[in-house]
Amino acid sequence: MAYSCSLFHSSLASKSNFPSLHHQNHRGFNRPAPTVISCFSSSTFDSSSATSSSSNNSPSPQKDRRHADENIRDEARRHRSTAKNTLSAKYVPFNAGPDSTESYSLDEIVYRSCSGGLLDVQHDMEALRKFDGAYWRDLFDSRVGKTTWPYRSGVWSKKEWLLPEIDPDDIVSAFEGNSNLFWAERFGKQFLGMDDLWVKHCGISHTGSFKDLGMTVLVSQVNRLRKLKRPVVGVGCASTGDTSAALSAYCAAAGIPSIVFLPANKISIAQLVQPIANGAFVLSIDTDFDGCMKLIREVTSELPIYLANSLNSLRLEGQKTAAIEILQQFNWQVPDWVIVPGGNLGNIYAFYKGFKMCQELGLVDRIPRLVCAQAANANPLYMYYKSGWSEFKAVKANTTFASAIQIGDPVSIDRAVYALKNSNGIVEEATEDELMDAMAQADSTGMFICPHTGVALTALMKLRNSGIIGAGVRTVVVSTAHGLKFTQSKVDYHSKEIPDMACRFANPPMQVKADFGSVMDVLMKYLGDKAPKL
Ligand SMILES: Cc1ncc(COP(=O)(O)O)c(C=O)c1O
Ligand SMILES: N[C@@H](CCOP(=O)(O)O)C(=O)O
Repeated sequence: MAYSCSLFHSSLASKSNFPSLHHQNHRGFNRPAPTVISCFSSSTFDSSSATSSSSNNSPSPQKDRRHADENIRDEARRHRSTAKNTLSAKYVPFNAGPDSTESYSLDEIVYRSCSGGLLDVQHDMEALRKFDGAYWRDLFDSRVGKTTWPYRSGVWSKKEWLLPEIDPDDIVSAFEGNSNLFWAERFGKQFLGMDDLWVKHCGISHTGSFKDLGMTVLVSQVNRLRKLKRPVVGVGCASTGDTSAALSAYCAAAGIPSIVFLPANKISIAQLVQPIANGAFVLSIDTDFDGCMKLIREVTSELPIYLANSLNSLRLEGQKTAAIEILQQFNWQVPDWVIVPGGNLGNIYAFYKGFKMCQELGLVDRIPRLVCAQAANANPLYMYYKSGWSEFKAVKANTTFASAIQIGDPVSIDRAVYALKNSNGIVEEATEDELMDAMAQADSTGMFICPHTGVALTALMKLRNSGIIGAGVRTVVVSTAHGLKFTQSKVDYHSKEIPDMACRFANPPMQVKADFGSVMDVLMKYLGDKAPKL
C-alpha cells in the first residue's frame, strides 16, 4: 500500500456518500508552589483538582461540593480556568533530524510521515519546561485518589503531557491507570534471591490489559475529531485480542462504531468475547496477526475508519503514563531495570518515552535500563538484537502460549530499537517451557499472571542467572494482561496436557471418592508432605 504523505485519503469516500475526506490548577501542593508558577498566575490548568496547603487558599469541602444537578463532567467544567492554554503537541516524523520541518496537527488524520516512516507526538518542551520538575511531580501527585474529571484516570492525570489541547468534555475514560505496583516479595526471594522486585500490573485494568492506557487517548481524540466533523465513521484495528477488547469498550462507551480484525482461532475465548459483547463489528479472518495488520492498514487508507493500532502514535502517549506512574509510585525514585514483553513493539517505546520525558523535564535525573522480552516462537526483535542490530528480518510467527505477542513483523520495530539503544537496553527471549514454567511459578506465589508476563519473568531469570541483574537492584517487571484472559493455557499446563512440555510446576486437582476415609487419606498424605522437617 502506498502512502501519499499518509494524510487520510479515500477514493471510496469521494465516490460514495461518506463524508469528504479532504481536510484534511491547578496546582498540587504537598509543598510550597515552585516560584516558576507565579509567572503563570493565569494558570494553564484548571483548578478543579488542585489542593493547596496555603491556609487562605485551602479547599472548602462544602463550597467546592458538586451541585446536586451536576455530574463530574459538569463540575469539572465549572472549575475550568478561562486562561489560555500555553501547551501544545503535534505529529512529527519519528526520530527526525533537526532540519526536518514536517509536522501535522493532531487534528489531522495521519499515521505515517511523507517518507512512509513512523510518526511521533512531539510536545512543546519549552512550554512544559516553564514549570520545573517539582511542579510536575506535585501536580501529578495531587491528582491521585480523587474522583475529579478527568484526572482520576492515571492517564489523564498527566493530561498536559498527552493531549494538552483536548477539551475534557471530549475525553472518553474509564478511569484507567493507577494500576498496582506489586511487591513480588515471595517470588523475588524464592526464585531469584531478590528483595526489591516489583510487578507493575497494567493488566488489572478496565478491559484487562495495558491497551486501555493508550485507547483512552486515541478514542478521546477520535471523539474530538468527530465533533470537529472530520471524516471518521468508525475506528478499526487488527488484534491479537487485547487491542480489540480495549478499542471496542472505549468506542462503545462513546457511541462510536468499532471494527476489529482478529486472526481466526488464535486468540483466547475471553478476548474474543470482549468485542462481541461490546458491540464491535468483529471480523474473524483466516490469517495471522501480521496478515490482519496488513489488511487493516489497507482498509483504513481506503475507508473513513480511523486506525487504532499502535502504528498510530496517539496510543503511545497514553501508554507512556505507565512509566511515569512507576516513578510516581516509587516516590520519584528511578528503578534500575524495567522489563517489558514485546510484540508489535509500541509499548517498549512508550515506556522509554515516559521515562525520558520525566528526565528531560527534571522530575528524575536518569532513566532505567529497559529489557524487551519476546517469545522464542515470535522473536524478530531478539534476532535483530543478536545480530548486533545489523539486519532486521521479519519472521513467520509460530504458535505460542503468549498469543498476544505472536507477531512476526512488528510495526514499531524502529521505535523499539531506538528505545533500547538509548536506554542501554537488552532483548531476551523465552521458550514455551520457560514462559509457562515462569507463569506457574509466579502464580504459585500468589500472582495470577498472563503468559506474556511469563515471558518477561523468564527474561529476568536469565539476566539474574547470568549476573547482569544483581540481587539487590530494584527491578520492575511489566505485567501486560490479566491472567483471567488466559485461563485455558493454565488449565492445559496444570492438567499436564501440553505435548512435549514437562509442566514442572503443574498442580493438578486430585480426584477423590466421596467418602470420609478417602478424603482423610489424601489429606494426611498432603499434610505429611508439608510438615516442617525437624
Ligand atoms: C498482553 C500483551 N502483552 C504484550 C504485548 C506487546 O505489546 P507491544 O505490541 O506494544 O509490544 C501485547 C500486544 O502486543 C499484549 O497484548
Ligand atoms: N497485542 C496486540 C497486538 C497489536 O498491538 P498494537 O499495540 O499495535 O495495537 C493486541 O492485543 O492486539
